[in-house]
Amino acid sequence: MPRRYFPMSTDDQLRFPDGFLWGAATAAYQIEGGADAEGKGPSIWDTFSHTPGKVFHGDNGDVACDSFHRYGEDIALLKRLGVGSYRLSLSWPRIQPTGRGEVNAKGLDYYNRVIDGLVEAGIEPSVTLYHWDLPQALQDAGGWANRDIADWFGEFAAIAGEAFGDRVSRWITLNEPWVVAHVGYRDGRHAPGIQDPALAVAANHHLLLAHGNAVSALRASSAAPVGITLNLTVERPVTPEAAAHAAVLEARQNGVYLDPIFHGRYPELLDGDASFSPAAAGHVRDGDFEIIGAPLDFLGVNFYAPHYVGMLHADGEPRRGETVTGPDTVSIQPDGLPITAMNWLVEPGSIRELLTRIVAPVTGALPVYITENGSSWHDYVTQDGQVNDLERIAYLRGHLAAVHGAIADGVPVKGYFAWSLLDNFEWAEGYAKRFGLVYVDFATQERLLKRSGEVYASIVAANALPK
Ligand SMILES: CO[C@H](O)c1c[n+]2c([nH]1)[C@H](O)[C@@H](O)[C@H](O)[C@H]2CO
Repeated sequence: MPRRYFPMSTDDQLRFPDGFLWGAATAAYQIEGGADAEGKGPSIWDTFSHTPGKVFHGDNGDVACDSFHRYGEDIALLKRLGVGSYRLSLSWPRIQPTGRGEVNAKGLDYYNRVIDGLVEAGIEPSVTLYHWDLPQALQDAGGWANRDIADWFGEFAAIAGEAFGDRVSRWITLNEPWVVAHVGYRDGRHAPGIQDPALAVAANHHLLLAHGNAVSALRASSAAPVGITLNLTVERPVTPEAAAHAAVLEARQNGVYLDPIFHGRYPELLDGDASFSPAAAGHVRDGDFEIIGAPLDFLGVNFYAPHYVGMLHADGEPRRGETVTGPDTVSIQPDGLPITAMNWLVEPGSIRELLTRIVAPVTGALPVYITENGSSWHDYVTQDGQVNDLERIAYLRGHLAAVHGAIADGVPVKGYFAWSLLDNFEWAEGYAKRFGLVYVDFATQERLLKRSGEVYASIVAANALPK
């Protein structure tokens, strides 16, 4: 990887390249509320969150951060952070209540208000077409396990491109298709709550077809750059014996998206494995890889934490800090590494490893954006009205320093979106897990900039990280 030179750092700070894009991210179902407002149809997360036992504490997104009404407050907070871009997502059922055909004009009106507000504030709208809230009517027709969804999603992308393409600065077709397929259809922890590996593998492929159709539809209706956001994993084997298992785990999460998009095939390591490879499961038809491999303008990467993988002891009993993950493997929480409120490891160097070892060899000179990175902690408001989230500040600083290192290694990282602007609905965890730079009191909907938000704003303003 050629070393890139630019005055990377002075004595007291790590400076990011001129024009580096600083942002913050959210997603429709996690912040909007207005679950049935103004013609919006139900999504699978409306259904799932109202199904007893699926979401912690019985929480749901009926109101969330009430951004359907309070988006102006959110834009004001983005201005206070000084970010250049806001990554938001569109609620498909707010725009097409049944996911096909009829368009809800009031749904378009809402996103026009948000996008116009951002443009007026000098903040670039980075728009994710799909961030998990599938119209329930489409799930009733098989959802992502039905190959027809690739056409339904292409139709939705064309509607969005026509409606907003003149003001959107960049498009992301899908957020984390791996989670959609494997958490929604394989282990069932997310909507639609299905536990069927065969449907998960089918969904894996149909999401990619849908992505390819959306790229074409956006190219026809908008001049803005187009990419996809993948949640890529860094698997660290703790013994040589575990290395082969780590490679398979990376193929099952990274390869099943990177390889089709950039190499026109599924991972050879998964050949013959019909429970993870759509090729082995017979889903690939002539012409599919031409659709899937539509050239992109950037790759979005979401990353939070590495995984350590080891071998299960001969007695079959996991040791302290080990969780059984397969017939002979365990995931390990190494001693000495901090863990967040989500029980995720804090190991900043892993994002540099992700970018240099996993991303750059595939994407080469293609621009890369960190479209999500952040951490959850047990935040609280002090008596003097502060949220002194020092752990989040440490996480942020550590990971930005590692991203800076990856750029110095030659990886063309062009921007960073903090997850998240707001505390919000954290899927199956409900409102129990807070990721925001802004604290949300869900009882009053008051927003309060956390200390981490103030620190992020100073980093953005300086385009540099104090050492
Ligand atoms: C395991 O991390 C995943 O990449 C991931 C983490 N996160 C995500 N994906 C989603 O894109 C967000 O909607 C979540 O709110 C956020 C925090 O959980």
